[in-house]
Parts: sequence; C-alpha cells; structure tokens
Amino acid sequence: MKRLIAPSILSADFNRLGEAIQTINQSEADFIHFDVMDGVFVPNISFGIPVIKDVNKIAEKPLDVHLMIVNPDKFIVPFAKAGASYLTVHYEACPHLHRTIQSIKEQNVKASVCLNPHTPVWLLEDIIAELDMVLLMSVNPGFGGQKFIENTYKKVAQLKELTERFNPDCLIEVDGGVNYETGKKLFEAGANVLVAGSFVFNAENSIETIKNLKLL
Ligand SMILES: O=C(CO)[C@H](O)[C@H](O)COP(=O)(O)O
Repeated sequence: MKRLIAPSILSADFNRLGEAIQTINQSEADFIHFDVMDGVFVPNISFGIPVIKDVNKIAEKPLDVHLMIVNPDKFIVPFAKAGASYLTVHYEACPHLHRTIQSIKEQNVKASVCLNPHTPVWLLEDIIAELDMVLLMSVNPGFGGQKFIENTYKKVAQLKELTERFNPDCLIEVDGGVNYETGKKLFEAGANVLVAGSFVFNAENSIETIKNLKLL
C-alpha cells in the first residue's frame, strides 16, 4: 500500500519560503501541499496562483493544491497553468461536481475531492470512479495547528471500502493534526497520503520528521 507524505507549506515561515521548498526537495516527501484559502469558503486567507507559480520554478516534487474556495471552476485553468499536479476541490463548494472533475481532467491534472469533517463519505459513491484522490479533512479547514478529529479514522475505513469497490487506484489523503501517533493510526486505517504542516515545520529537523512519518 502506498504511504506518501505531503508537507503543507501553510506552516512554513513565508519570509523564507524558498528555503522551505528546498527542505522539501531534499526530503523524502512525495508532494508539496498548498492550502489555498479565499476568506469566504473558510475564515482565513492564505495565498494563491502567483505564489504557486513561483514555487513551481524550484519545486522538485508534484504540487498538490487544495482549493478551499467558492467557485473553484473559475480558477481550474490558472491553477493548472501555475503547475498543479493534483487539484482538490471541496464537495461542499461544487454543485456540479461531475462537471468540475471533468474540467480538471481536461487540463491533464489529477482530480481530487475534499470532504469537510461533517460530510459523510457515502456521498462520493457516484463520483468515486472518476477520482484520482479523495482528501478527508481531519480538522475544520482554515488554520494549521488544530486538534485532530478522532472520527476521521472511521471515515478513512469507510472510504477504503468505497475505493476498493469502485476505484482501487484512488488515493486516500488526510489533512489536519497529523503527527506520529495520528499518522500511524491513519496509515493502519487505510490512508495513503498524509498532509502534515505544523508537525513538519515546527520540528527541529523537518527532513528527519518527514522520513519518520513515511516509516510509520
Ligand atoms: O488544510 C489545512 C488547514 O485548512 C492544513 O493543511 C492542515 O490543517 C495542516 O496543518 P496541521 O498539520 O498543522 O494541522
């Protein structure tokens, strides 16, 4: 089973963003995770297309871009052009999710859907076959450094059942409150990709922390 790590630059020191990207480049991380927030879908604003475009010039890992925004359809082409390898949209922000997923795929970008902590996994039954990845939020989106929501383990197991039935290649990603303890249980429950922000960037040795997370 794939066990991948996606450090989230939300917790990096933006004054030294280039150094944070080089750290990820040198590490065993599999993706670089970007949390794009619009201040409408979530109660915070982070960064957007110009930052991702510039990071893409030096990034040596695929860019995993999580859009916490309303109307994501409007921005699929610009984020694809900025260098996104994966684009994740929120189930809760997409009234025409099937169309949104097709638009992402038309850009030759991997398509992913995110569920907030309160959104049940079974709602994906009729779209799962189209997806490259599902992202389960294990905190309410908007801020790094929050406490992990325990109900997520159950959701990972439910999602694993769904992917095994309809799309075994679909990756299961989890984001929020990931550390050695939660990360180990998430991998055991069936997660493939762990997003880690504060645990990686607040660590004394980020490269070592990423390596240890992969070995859980
Ligand atoms: O999506 C996010 C917030 O909306 C962050 O990626 C997530 O919370 C990771 O941060 P941490 O690892 O510090 O919990």
